[in-house]
Amino acid sequence: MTESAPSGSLADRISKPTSPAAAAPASSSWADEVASPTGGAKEPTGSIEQSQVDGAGEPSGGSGLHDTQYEVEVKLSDIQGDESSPLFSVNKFEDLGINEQILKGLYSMNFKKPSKIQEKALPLLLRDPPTNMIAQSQSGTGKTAAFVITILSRLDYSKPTQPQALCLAPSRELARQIEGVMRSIGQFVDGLTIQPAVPGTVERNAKVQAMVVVGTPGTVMDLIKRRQLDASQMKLMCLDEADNMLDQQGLGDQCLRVKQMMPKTIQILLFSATFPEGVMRYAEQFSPQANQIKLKQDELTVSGIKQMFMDCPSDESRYDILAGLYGLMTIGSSIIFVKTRETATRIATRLQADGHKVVAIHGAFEGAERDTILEEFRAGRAKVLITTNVLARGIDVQSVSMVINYDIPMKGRSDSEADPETYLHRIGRTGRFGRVGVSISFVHDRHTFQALLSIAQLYSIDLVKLNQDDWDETEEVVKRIIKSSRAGTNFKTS
Ligand SMILES: Nc1ncnc2c1ncn2[C@@H]1O[C@H](COP(=O)(O)OP(=O)(O)OP(=O)(O)O)[C@@H](O)[C@H]1O
Repeated sequence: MTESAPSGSLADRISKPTSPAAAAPASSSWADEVASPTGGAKEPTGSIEQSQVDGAGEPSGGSGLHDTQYEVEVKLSDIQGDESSPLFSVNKFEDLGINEQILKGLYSMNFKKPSKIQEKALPLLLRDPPTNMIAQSQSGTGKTAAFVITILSRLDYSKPTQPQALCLAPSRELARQIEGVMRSIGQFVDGLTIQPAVPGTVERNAKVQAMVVVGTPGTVMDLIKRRQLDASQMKLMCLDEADNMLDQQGLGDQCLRVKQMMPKTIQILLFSATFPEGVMRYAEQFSPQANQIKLKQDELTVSGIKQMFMDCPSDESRYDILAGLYGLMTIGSSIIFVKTRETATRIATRLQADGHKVVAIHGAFEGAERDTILEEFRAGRAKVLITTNVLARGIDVQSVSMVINYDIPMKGRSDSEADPETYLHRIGRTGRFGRVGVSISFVHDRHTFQALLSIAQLYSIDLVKLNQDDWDETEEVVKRIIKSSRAGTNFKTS
């Protein structure tokens, strides 16, 4: 990207708030400078915190299962009736060949109709002989239920202690969430046994004696190696967030080793909202002759998420702007993403000292502590969560109405380029299954601004510019969107 964007390109894609009152005033800002041909060429301040970056490894210790969530109800009949929506389907769950007991579970969760990915994938997934699948669908569109229904449909219920299906996820929180979804969808399935396999859940020397194992790759690999988990009769292996699982150095290697310990005939399912090209090639080797459901690059974002960016005058100003947004963040629930554990702790401590109620989760916390904090957040007792990439993927908390990228997601330790996949997954923590949400990405120098522009360009996103010089109007715009997202919703606490 050049410093001066040609007209008709990205600079144009970035739109001002729709309300005339909310239009950002002309000010000397990074966005203005980069977008304007006469813009200055200041060096970015480049505050790169290199240590303790989360999102790659496996957390350790503890256990816990979420069971409550403060929910937002939406009129799904309206949303699922829109043909262009990823939630639209022509079929009913009954038409997809799903067993009665599973259907009962789906209906008790208030799933009335399948989403597009469920409707498209399930007939292929349930067909005999079993065929591999690589499936892509936007964040929050119901991929979990698609593979959970498949797993529940393929089990031999006369062997309750024999591991038959394995589901792997990149974080303990996501693995435990999937386990929870499986227990809910499978609540009427007689004899179903599920065991989590994340650090702290399986005692040393104890055997895993359940039909379905849901875990993180390192723990599962260790359990198989130590012969605590018998993989000899596994029929199905599913990787959620598959691009992340196959791409990352550590996890990719672990997933491959786990696969090599499975029977050759195993059905392999790979699910994610993103499959960058390089990873897709590897995915095709990992899951050979797979049926594929793919999205085009410009179909990846969910229209319900209003994406904005805040033009911060300096690195240091970001904190004050964040603190200023606090009132908006507590209208629903919010997640603030930062790059490092240190930043998460520092901001949390500062916000708390300033009288704000926030919680933080990152890889330095013990597993059990992480479970407890996430549970506080799910239940709505804590409204603002500060975290790293460790929770960027998969976490489903329907009440999240705002996501803040305090740090723009960047690739690698050198922060040299934007990480568009992580951006999509992070903002996808809001706008779940037809709900509306807001994302605000903070830019504070040329480097971060250009990184965000490259993401906007890649996914054809119309980013709305917010300006801290016009604070009242900014608040007005964001509030209006969050409020309108709540207009058709009904918050309830369970
Ligand atoms: N058919 C359905 N009807 C109503 N709600 C559904 C249906 N399928 C899934 N949901 C709900 O939609 C939400 C998002 O589903 P899920 O977590 O599976 O999304 P996902 O596609 O895996 O997203 P991500 O890519 O972020 O992991 C969940 O709260 C789930 O309960």
